[in-house]
Amino acid sequence: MQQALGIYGGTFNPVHFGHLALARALRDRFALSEVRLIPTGVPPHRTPDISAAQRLEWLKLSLSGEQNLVADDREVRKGNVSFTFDTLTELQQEQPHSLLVWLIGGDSFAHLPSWYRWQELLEMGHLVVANRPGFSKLPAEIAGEFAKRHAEASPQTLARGKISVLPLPLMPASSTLIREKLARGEDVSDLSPIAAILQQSGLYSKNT
Ligand SMILES: Nc1ncnc2c1ncn2[C@@H]1O[C@H](COP(=O)(O)OP(=O)(O)OP(=O)(O)O)[C@@H](O)[C@H]1O
Ligand SMILES: O=C(O)c1ccc[n+]([C@@H]2O[C@H](COP(=O)([O-])O)[C@@H](O)[C@H]2O)c1
Repeated sequence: MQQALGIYGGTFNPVHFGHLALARALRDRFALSEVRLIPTGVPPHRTPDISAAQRLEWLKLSLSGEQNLVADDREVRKGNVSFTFDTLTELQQEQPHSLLVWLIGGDSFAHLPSWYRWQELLEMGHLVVANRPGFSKLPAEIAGEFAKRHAEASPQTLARGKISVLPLPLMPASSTLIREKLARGEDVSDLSPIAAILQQSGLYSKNT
């Protein structure tokens, strides 16, 4: 079987149980020996008010004890806008014999046409999409790509240019929900592995 590397980029502001469940499912469904979780330094489409270094540190803490899920700090170190095209290009150069298996949520997938060099991105590896509200209302150009490229989610179907859906139930966890709850002073221990740290930090409370 071909060597393959799992890639999961996100803002992780902050990391939540949905992120971890997706990374584990990507690893297990495709029998990947490694999944890199890559926090954005400066994300292309938003400006988080929590530093990249802080988001990375929380992600690392959340991954301790996880098998083969590794935090990758390349975008944080860059300090400028991180395009997925550049990150995948770099990883492919580092691992020329690996197939890149990259994961995004259904909401990101629906917005893919706004991404830098998005059509080329689809040719750079095997894209895996996690169901999320938004996935059911794909714009025509994305629905067309999906129909053309769709493959079952299994180690045997992994191939450059294909798109698979990760067979998981919808997971309501989101960083937005955590930020909103923390701003209201509510408990987030059912949403994030670092709930206590988040609550103690006061970083998302209304007065900061
Ligand atoms: N619960 C989830 N189900 C499916 N995909 C998810 C889920 N949470 C995050 N993702 C996907 O993971 C990637 C990184 O997500 P991100 O770090 O931005 O978290 P988020 O919960 O979407 O944050 P926010 O609420 O601030 O938008 C994105 O492609 C997003 O679509
Ligand atoms: O490359 C792009 O143009 C691009 C545009 C939007 C988002 N992304 C990447 O998609 C991932 C999820 O982004 P976000 O904003 O939903 O956390 C993260 O790794 C971003 O760098 C990438």
